Amino acid sequence: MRIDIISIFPEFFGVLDISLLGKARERGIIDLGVHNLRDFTHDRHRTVDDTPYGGGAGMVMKPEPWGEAFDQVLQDESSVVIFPSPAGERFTQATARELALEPHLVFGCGRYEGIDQRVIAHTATRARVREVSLGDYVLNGGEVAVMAMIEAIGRLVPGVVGNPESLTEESHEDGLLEYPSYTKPAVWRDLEVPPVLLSGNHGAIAAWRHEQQLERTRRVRPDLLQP
Ligand SMILES: Nc1ccccc1-c1cnco1
Repeated sequence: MRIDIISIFPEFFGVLDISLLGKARERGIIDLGVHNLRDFTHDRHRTVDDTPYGGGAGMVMKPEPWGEAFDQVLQDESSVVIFPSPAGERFTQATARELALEPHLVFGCGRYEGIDQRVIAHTATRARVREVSLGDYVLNGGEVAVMAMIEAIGRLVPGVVGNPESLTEESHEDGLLEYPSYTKPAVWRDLEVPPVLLSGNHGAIAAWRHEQQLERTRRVRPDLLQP
């Protein structure tokens, strides 16, 4: 998989050189390119935004630099371009699973006031475009959202996580929240590990864990149980 990121804060993504994703890049499983949108401007001030037509507060990102950035990054029609946006479809584990199967993802990091809408429209003529929201809250830009999405997607790319088994028993993988986990010592500050987990009875343990998933989901995220 190749991932390209276009942002006015490319230094934001230095952290992708370490941890799981860093290793995946070293092993050639994921190839990452980070591009500074200002490198696609031609004025002395490297201007990327301007006042909104129709008035209103804040600034809107100009279309020209984005058009030139995508000219460079989009090689063919196989890419998916993801624009993080508070007005986007909700990013879920299902979204992450879908995108983990794609050969080329391009993330366009806009600022809150947004990117000139013609950029989204024009990009859709030469790639699949998805505007995606992490949740109903306001960020100053798309960079933090892209970091979270790349982590959620990257760990699902075959070969990135050592033990694929560990990907199956997680929150949201089966539509339920995950069961509580415990490790040694068996008693800590007078708090005991649930005895069933020490019983060695794998059937009883599996049943207890599923019941814990249902109870936790009912309590914390009843919306996940709606048909
Ligand atoms: N608020 C934002 C501003 C700019 C780019 C993305 C977002 C966003 C994404 N998910 C929630 O918010």
